[in-house]
Amino acid sequence: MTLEAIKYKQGQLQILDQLLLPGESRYISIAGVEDGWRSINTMQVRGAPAIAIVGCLSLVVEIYGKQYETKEELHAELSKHLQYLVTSRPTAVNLKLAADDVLAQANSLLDEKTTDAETMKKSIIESIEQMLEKDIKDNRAIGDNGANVLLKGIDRPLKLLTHCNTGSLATAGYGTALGVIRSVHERNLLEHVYCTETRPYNQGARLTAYELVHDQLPATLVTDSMVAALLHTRKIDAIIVGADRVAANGDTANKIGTYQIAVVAKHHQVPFYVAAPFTSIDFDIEDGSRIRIEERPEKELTHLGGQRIAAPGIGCWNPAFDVTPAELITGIITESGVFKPSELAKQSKAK
Ligand SMILES: CSC[C@@H](O)[C@@H](O)C(=O)COP(=O)(O)O
Repeated sequence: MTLEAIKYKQGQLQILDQLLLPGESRYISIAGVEDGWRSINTMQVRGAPAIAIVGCLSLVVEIYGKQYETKEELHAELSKHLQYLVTSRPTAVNLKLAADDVLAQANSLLDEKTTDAETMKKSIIESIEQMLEKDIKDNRAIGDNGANVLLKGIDRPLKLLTHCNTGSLATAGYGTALGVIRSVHERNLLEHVYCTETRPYNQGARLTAYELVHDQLPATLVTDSMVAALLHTRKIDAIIVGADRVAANGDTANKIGTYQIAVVAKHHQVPFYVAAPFTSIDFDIEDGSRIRIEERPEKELTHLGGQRIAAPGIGCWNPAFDVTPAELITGIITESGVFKPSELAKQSKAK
């Protein structure tokens, strides 16, 4: 059985409620953009590529059964819904870039004399539906490219470390950083993978651990505070994480804690890779200082499973992401190849 976070067929969308995992596997229906926005904002679905896909598919659900008299009417509705959807979570760039693409397509269809409203609607729906397949294809390519670079010149199984959840639950399937780990395992060259708990939201303990157990990969869970000790004592070959937004210079926003892992990796001379599709790269921003970091409710820190664990009265700071400077990143593994951060900007022109 493959793990499927997003189920879509002909205008019907269901997502696996990730707030309930690993205790319960329950799918919920997304009836339109309101549901799409809420499921992203409350993190029933999370992970940069999955957020983009669910956001856009919720737009498909919204317009699927409706009839539009004019292309202008459809265009106005698309534009209103897209503007709303991109406010659901600010840091990951994938939904914003996907919304820009949908709007660009709508703009050009609006200008085409021969296209009517129904044909315009069908074209938009078809393009969005293709996102699911494309994401899986990109993840497979990232997996292959990543396995090739990690295994270059090494003829023994690898010990790897990852952070947060970047697998089937965070994407349309297979995963980015976890896709690389899956790909190494498929080549029978994974000795062991360590995943961090990923406080405070525990995507590692709840979701990555769930995927690793599901796929029967040799794996061990560690707390975030164990990373330095792990690198010091267990000879980790490489660290691979995902990305929510990569700036043109390679600075990378990813789950909080990524930056400190990169610092520790440098101290221990362990290669530190980011695995991300081009849909996570924001060539419009020069560096990471311009990335808006989402701050989430205090309750994610003070409570666990509805139970208060922090002393009442204490103040909290809860940024959901941090930015790892490009100089700490060995390479960025994409569907088109592996690039040094300094080589990334050139790829913008190649795309
Ligand atoms: C392929 S997922 C890449 C990133 O989105 C992932 O590493 C991450 O930081 C997810 O954060 P989340 O807050 O769970 O949406």
